[in-house]
Amino acid sequence: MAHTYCHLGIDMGTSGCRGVAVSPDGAILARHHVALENPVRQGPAVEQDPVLWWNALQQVLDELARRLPCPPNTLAIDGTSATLLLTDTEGRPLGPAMMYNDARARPQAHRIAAVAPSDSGAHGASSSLAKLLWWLEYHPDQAGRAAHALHQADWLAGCLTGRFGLSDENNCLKLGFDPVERAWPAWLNAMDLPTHLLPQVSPPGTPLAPIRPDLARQLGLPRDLQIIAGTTDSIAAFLATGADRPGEAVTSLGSTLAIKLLSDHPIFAPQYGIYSHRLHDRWLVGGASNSGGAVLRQHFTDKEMAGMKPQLRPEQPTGLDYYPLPGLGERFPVCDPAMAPKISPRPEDDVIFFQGLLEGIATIEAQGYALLRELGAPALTSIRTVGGGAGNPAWTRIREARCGVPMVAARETEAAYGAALLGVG
Ligand SMILES: Nc1ncnc2c1ncn2[C@@H]1O[C@H](COP(=O)(O)OP(=O)(O)O)[C@@H](O)[C@H]1O
Ligand SMILES: O=C(CO)[C@H](O)[C@H](O)COP(=O)(O)O
Repeated sequence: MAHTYCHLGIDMGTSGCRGVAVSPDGAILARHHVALENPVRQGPAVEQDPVLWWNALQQVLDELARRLPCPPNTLAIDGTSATLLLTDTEGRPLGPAMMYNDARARPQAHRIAAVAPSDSGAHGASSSLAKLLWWLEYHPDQAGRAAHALHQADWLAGCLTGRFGLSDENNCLKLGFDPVERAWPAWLNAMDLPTHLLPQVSPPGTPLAPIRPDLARQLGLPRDLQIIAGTTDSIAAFLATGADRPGEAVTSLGSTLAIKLLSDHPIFAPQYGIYSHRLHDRWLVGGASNSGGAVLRQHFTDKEMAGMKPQLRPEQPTGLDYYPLPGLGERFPVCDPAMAPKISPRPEDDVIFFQGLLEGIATIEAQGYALLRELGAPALTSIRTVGGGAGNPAWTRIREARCGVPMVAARETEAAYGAALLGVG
């Protein structure tokens, strides 16, 4: 069927930038992917040059524009949650971005814990608020030039519109935004924070501004293309799956393991790394573990994993009681920045070791859902899965046995698709 317009969604992920064009009835019209260099890790610091994101985004848009059968009228971006950068008034970065898993801000997390109420999403060393406080403390010479504290998705939307300092309710949760009151809370004043750095916040999908005319020309996009408020990566992935009833959940099995359960009320329990994102008038309750595919890649290549998949024996548990983590520190369902991985003893057989790791990650997922239920979340009815781990059927069976609910096929699994749906309304 011919369409008169479409919607663009961009997912700026950990390992690449994906773009999707979607028709008003949800059909995928075009997609493109550009890989990103890995972030630079030095001890607890994990940084990336935001110019890499901007270049990748332009490449994706340039390619999509060539392939579109009809003009796009909205564009939404999702980005990794709690990846933060500081810019000047013109949106120029004041250094590299601090990535979602940068772990330098532990002392700042203690300062937040002393002031923030337990229902804030800003708890923990990985929150964007902890990173902002860390940055201000370690860059006193630059603090005077800082005009905006922005997440990955906020900054990229600003590059497209030329208007910086705008964000959405989901990205700002971990910067301290109160999604219940829909306002920056008064307790932030006690954090000795220049509050002018905080973005102006809108619900995901709100029109922000049209694309810059020069960029529209350069990229072959319409001048009236509206850039709309985006969201975080795992919320965009949730939207993509089609889950839409309380009790339905989505597990993201990418580099990390994130779980989200649709609920009619929010739950916050920072002692377990549990928080809730507002999505219109409902809530996505859950948390993000540091466990996930990144640990698997420390031991095996994707090719090796693909080769071992048929040899996995989900019905014969290994008995290995692992807690796989890529390094020190866990966020959810145990919130302990010093927690050590447990992946020994390592059996001689690689397939058994691989299965032990998959079982360990599945146990973390099951513990996460059980904890949500204990804290008053709706009973879990089904799980949809997104991310690289979704393509391993033996792992799906292991997870189904541990979580005790059916694993349901997702409508789509790409976060970029979910971001595009924000424009469909
Ligand atoms: N056969 C497999 N079984 C389980 N996990 C896999 C397999 N192949 C790849 N993965 C995992 O998928 C992850 C990549 O998924 P992806 O959704 O692209 O991650 P992200 O966008 O978060 O970087 C890798 O960390 C890898 O360990
Ligand atoms: O490890 C991640 C990188 O972004 C997770 O996807 C993220 O922490 C989940 O966050 P949110 O619930 O805010 O989307």
